[in-house]
Amino acid sequence: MGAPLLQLTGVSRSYGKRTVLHPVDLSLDGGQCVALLGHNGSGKSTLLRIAAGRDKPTKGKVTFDGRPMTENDARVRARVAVVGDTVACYPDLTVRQHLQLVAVAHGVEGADAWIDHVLADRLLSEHAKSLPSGLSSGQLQSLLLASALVRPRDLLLLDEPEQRLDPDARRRLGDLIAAEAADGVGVLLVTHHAELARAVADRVLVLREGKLVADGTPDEVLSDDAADTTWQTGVAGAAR
Ligand SMILES: Nc1ncnc2c1ncn2[C@@H]1O[C@H](COP(=O)(O)OP(=O)(O)OP(=O)(O)O)[C@@H](O)[C@H]1O
Repeated sequence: MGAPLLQLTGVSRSYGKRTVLHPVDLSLDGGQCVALLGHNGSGKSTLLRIAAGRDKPTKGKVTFDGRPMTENDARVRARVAVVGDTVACYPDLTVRQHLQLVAVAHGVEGADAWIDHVLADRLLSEHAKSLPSGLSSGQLQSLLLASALVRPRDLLLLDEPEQRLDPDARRRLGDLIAAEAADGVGVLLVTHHAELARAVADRVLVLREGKLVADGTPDEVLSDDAADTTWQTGVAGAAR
């Protein structure tokens, strides 16, 4: 067997004397979705940024397809798509132009047809000519997701992609993540939404104050009640 698509080994992160992420091991294969849950400030985004090569762990190592993960590596930039937790757009580019920019930068052939498809998929067709200032917050979030979909990817890192989405859009996000995994893409999903994690994840990890307190299947970590918050206290079956 080859190396996992993404592997974190003994990864921790401290700021000065304060440790915000205690040593974590995580491995993710293509076609697999791992969801990461936890309270505000529990270290989820820190872990995701490190997984993306955007931040360096204080200790431990991260590999992508068996080689060190660094954001500047051309191979990483070509194969790893990241949707962060903040909206970052060019105020003077339309929705379509944003997607064209990403597609051209990644050498996508037949980009216009593919962009039409992604626009329709994310319910943005009507807004193709809109500037970011003319979009709702949910539509802006859809644009961020669309920007990841118009480019090639083997690994998709999502930081609270359900933010600002209504229940219907959230369901379609779940369908999208499931389709990505079915296509062989590895997905690391940081989320506050246990229901979304249950719908799409093969494995669920829970962080509390920077420590991994649960790691198991959705059935092991999450209760049947979608609104249940058992994962927040880490008392479910797979709790550590
Ligand atoms: N640049 C930084 N300097 C110092 N502390 C930081 C820095 N970035 C993050 N932290 C701290 O690290 C901890 C973990 O933050 P992180 O953003 O990973 O949490 P999170 O689980 O993603 O939270 P949320 O659910 O609110 O997005 C927090 O206590 C935060 O204050």
